[in-house]
Amino acid sequence: MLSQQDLKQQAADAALALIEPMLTAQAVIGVGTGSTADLFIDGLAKYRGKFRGAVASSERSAKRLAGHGIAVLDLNEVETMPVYVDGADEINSQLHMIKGGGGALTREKIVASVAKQFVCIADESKLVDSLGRFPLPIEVLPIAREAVSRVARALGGQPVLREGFITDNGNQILDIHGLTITDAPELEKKLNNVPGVVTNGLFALSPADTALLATQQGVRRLG
Ligand SMILES: O=C[C@H](O)[C@H](O)[C@H](O)COP(=O)(O)O
Repeated sequence: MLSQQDLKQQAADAALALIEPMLTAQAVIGVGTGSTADLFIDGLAKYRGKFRGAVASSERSAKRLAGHGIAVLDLNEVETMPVYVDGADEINSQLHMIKGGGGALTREKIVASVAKQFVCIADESKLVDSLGRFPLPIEVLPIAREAVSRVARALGGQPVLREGFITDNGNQILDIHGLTITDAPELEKKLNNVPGVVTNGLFALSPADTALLATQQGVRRLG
């Protein structure tokens, strides 16, 4: 029986095999955040020198990449990336995701938007029939915390401030519990329109292109 850690490793390895042909001297790889992305970063280290560098979606991942001697580029220096690789907190069969459990959702959405494709790596426990059991993270400007909380309540959710946590962008996170998400793209759009919301953790308007989900029977590919 493989442990969850083994499964995460398998998903990370599968992503490395998938992106290996994309590693050219000019290629910049978009790199996500979290325990699964960490394993991907560690594996990427063996290709150091075979590609230009990486754009990180968090200070944490930037540090880990630099620790392996991989060049970390500012997104403003990069026009395009063949791929962005990241984990997820939940993913459904349409490859809509909830992300932001680690609080990195804003930079993740930005870096992913510049990449040609999003490859999601996760163990199979992240695959769900319907999104929302994992509380939906929303990054908010501190001044808007209560205003956004009221909107979340009106949508049927229970907002909980992530105590003692400040994002890389200097903002706060509300975790919205108890949402029934029937139309993820619509909810993502609605939340994007609430003043004071920096980013919500739904990745449904631009879902993953491919999911590599590690199971006890091997890696399952969706998309
Ligand atoms: O902000 C964090 C990210 O969205 C992560 O991708 C997500 O939380 C999954 O992390 P992990 O691979 O540690 O489960």
